[in-house]
Amino acid sequence: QQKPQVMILATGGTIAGAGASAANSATYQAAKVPVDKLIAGIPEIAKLADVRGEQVFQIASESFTDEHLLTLGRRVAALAKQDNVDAIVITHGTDTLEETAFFLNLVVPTDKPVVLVGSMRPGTALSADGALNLYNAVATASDRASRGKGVLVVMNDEIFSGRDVAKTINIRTEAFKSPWGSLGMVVEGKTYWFRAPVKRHTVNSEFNIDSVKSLPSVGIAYGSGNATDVAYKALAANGAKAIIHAGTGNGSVSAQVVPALRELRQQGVQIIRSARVTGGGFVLRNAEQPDDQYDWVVSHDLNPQKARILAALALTRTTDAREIQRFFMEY
Ligand SMILES: NC(=O)C[C@H](N)C(=O)O
Repeated sequence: QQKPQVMILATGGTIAGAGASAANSATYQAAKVPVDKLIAGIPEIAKLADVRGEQVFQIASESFTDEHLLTLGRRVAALAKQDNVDAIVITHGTDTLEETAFFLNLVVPTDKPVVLVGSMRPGTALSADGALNLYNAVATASDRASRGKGVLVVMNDEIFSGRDVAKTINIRTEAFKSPWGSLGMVVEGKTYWFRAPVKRHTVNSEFNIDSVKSLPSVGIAYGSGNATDVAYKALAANGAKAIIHAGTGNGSVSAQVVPALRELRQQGVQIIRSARVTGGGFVLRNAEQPDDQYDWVVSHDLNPQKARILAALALTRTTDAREIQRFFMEY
């Protein structure tokens, strides 16, 4: 029986990192090791799939820009159209992995598995997690049951939806969580599924990378005690078409900030209330603030950085806040 043909697109991150000694699990340089060397270090992968590597970028993921997202999205979409590619694995830094995963989940119209993977320790460290994570990602990508579930993230033996997974701690190998749980597990090269996403994605998405030429500027400003409106005004003055309010609690907005946000909305800037809570927000429309009256949007359960991705894509289609709200409820 023919093995699945899996393309591994490498973008850098700690999974391609290298430290000075085996004791350096947290002090190292990301984005050092080329993809062919990563693959060569895991000969067991050849039993799962015929893999080919391609170095798309070699960067730490905190340096990802919208241009990187568009370039990667176009490459993934082009590969997904090829008959000789059954699935795509993307190695990625963990810092913004959740943003890239959500972006691809929205813009790549394919049923084929697309799986993102990273690591918390560089490959040079004792108990490095990258090799097993990459092996598990190829196993998940090779599984026919992974088709049609949207873009997936495999970390620490768990399979997550790229839509709602997030990095929740910056030091443990158990770093990624979704407020709604993982979709399944991957153990010894075999997947075990428990649930599937119900939100719109990939083939059912209204967004398509082929029609996204560029992304508008969307800024994020953080809510806290003693808040001021300085950051919001500065973002708008620098061309932000939408501002994600990483709000306290249920996306609440301090009384000192509300007037500026109302004013910015009147000038055409979209105001999107999200939540800075780390366990996963759940921002309700018209709770805490009268969104209908102010013509604001809520990000619902999407964290601020995921809300930035969806807001930017939404703005390529509409400037109507109600239509943007529909996107936030459906995706
Ligand atoms: N663990 C990691 O991958 C962190 C690294 N700073 C990155 O995102 O590229």
